[in-house]
Amino acid sequence: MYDRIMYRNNHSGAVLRCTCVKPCVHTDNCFVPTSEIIAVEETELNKKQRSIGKWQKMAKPHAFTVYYVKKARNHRWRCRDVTFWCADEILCNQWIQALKELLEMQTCRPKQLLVYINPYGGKRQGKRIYEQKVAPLFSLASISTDVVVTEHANHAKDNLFEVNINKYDGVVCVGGDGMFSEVMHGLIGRMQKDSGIDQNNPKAPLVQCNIRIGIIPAGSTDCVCYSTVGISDPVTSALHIIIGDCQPLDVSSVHQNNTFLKYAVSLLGYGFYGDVLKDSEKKRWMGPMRYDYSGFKTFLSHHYYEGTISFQPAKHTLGSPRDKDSCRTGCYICKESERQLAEQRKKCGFKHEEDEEEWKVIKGKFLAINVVNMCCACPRSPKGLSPAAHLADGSADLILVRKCSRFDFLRYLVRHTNKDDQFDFSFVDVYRVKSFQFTSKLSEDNESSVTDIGKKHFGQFCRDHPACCCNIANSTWNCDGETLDSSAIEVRVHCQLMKLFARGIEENCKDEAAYSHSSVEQLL
Ligand SMILES: Nc1ncnc2c1ncn2[C@@H]1O[C@H](COP(=O)(O)OP(=O)(O)OP(=O)(O)O)[C@@H](O)[C@H]1O
Ligand SMILES: CCCCCCCCCCCCC/C=C/[C@@H](O)[C@H](CO)NC(C)=O
Ligand SMILES: [Ca+2]
Repeated sequence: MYDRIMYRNNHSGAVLRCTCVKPCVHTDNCFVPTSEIIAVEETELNKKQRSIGKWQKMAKPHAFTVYYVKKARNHRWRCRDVTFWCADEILCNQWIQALKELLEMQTCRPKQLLVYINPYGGKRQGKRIYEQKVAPLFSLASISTDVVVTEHANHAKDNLFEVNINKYDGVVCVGGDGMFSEVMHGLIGRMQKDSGIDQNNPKAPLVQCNIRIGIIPAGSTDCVCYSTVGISDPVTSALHIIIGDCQPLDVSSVHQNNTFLKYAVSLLGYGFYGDVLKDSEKKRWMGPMRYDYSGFKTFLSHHYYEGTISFQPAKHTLGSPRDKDSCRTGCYICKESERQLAEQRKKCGFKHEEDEEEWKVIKGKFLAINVVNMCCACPRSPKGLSPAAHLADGSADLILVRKCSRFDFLRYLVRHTNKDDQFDFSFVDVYRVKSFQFTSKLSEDNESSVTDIGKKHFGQFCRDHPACCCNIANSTWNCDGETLDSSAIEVRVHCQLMKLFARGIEENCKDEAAYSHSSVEQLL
């Protein structure tokens, strides 16, 4: 170590630099931004360590170990360590002290977390994943935790209304999209309750939730984690939490007749994805495979649904769903929406601004109606259902898949999994929207002629087309992986209503990985 370790400030913050003449633990030359140091610890040297190499010559060598984030391929992060040796105890302690002070200055890092583990999500590995992969990292980073292993559905949500929430710097959920949704409902609901906001009012300006949520993926799809981190990997997510990343997120509220139903951050899907979810819920015992089984079954059934869609286009946002560029870390489109949001708050505070913007109306027969607040990427669909959707631009992409042949629908589905344009079909339309309403034909008919006795039994079969695939029953909404049985809903996107311990998907991950494998230098 001696003179070979130094830190300096550059444009990307303070940097720890080790330039050992002989290779230190991993590299010849490495730079670690302090924002990516996980912990610094004094190292107890054992006899064996003392008797190797040049340290033999030292009467009593001293050492400290720096644990840092190592970025690998495909957005995967790992914790690595490097040990610095020194003959001078005072110098060694000064280094430890200086580095610890630098870490203290990282005020965005959480110190106290509330953790909810769903032991039944995905392959039922939540508890093991947390205990073996995540808890040791939290403890290394000196993060204190209160851990709740849930005993039933809604345990986490209900608990969040009771706990002393101000005690925590963040809430972590270990599970899948459903578990995340539960924690999000708890936090947003608690925030509105504490601020006296009535969630049942669809026009109420909701209060932003500043307590960040961290997602440790242990579910079946893990779409929210994948779309905000770029990978579904518990260690990577734990490291994003430790270093205190922050990613704002749009949230849609779903209402029916002035009654609050749900919030959604990823997919709100009617028709195909609703039917897949409804069927898959009966097959939970199959684990993540249930989606493949139910997906195939639903594909074969080829049901379409009639209804009326109305929406307000999102004119405020700079992007379009057909853009070639995707939302990435530091996205300028999301930043612009953040700026507009701040300006609007300055102008009208938290009061609701009357929105006179036009509504567009579309009636038709649809195989799928998908409203996505984010790209909805997941391991099954690496680009997601709307690759150019933004995490925090205050809009959602409305994707309408009209009635088409089975073969065409299969072509559309296959494009979820490859690089081809999913919207380049005559039967698929996509709009960027800020609010949206849907009423199924069946509920329109029921409402317009509730007294028509003949129609009361209309739900039994389709008289006009006995052999067709038109489903005269309603579909179900798939709301972030939770079923929602409502045939008439209104949806509003709330720009950046909540925050995650994430940073969005990083650009040029491959280049970075290639660079980090360079023998000349490692950027960590
Ligand atoms: N202890 C529990 N027992 C039963 N259900 C629970 C428990 N804890 C949470 N849940 C519920 O389990 C549901 C599904 O959990 P989770 O999202 O973690 O897994 P998944 O459905 O397999 O994954 P994904 O949502 O990614 O497809 C959630 O809606 C949550 O409310
Ligand atoms: C024959 C080819 C079929 C390809 C099918 C691709 C399937 C891609 C699945 C993408 C789903 C992404 C949306 C995420 C939704 C989640 O909210 C939800 C709960 O985890 N998951 C599902 C599957 O509904
Ligand atoms: Ca969005």
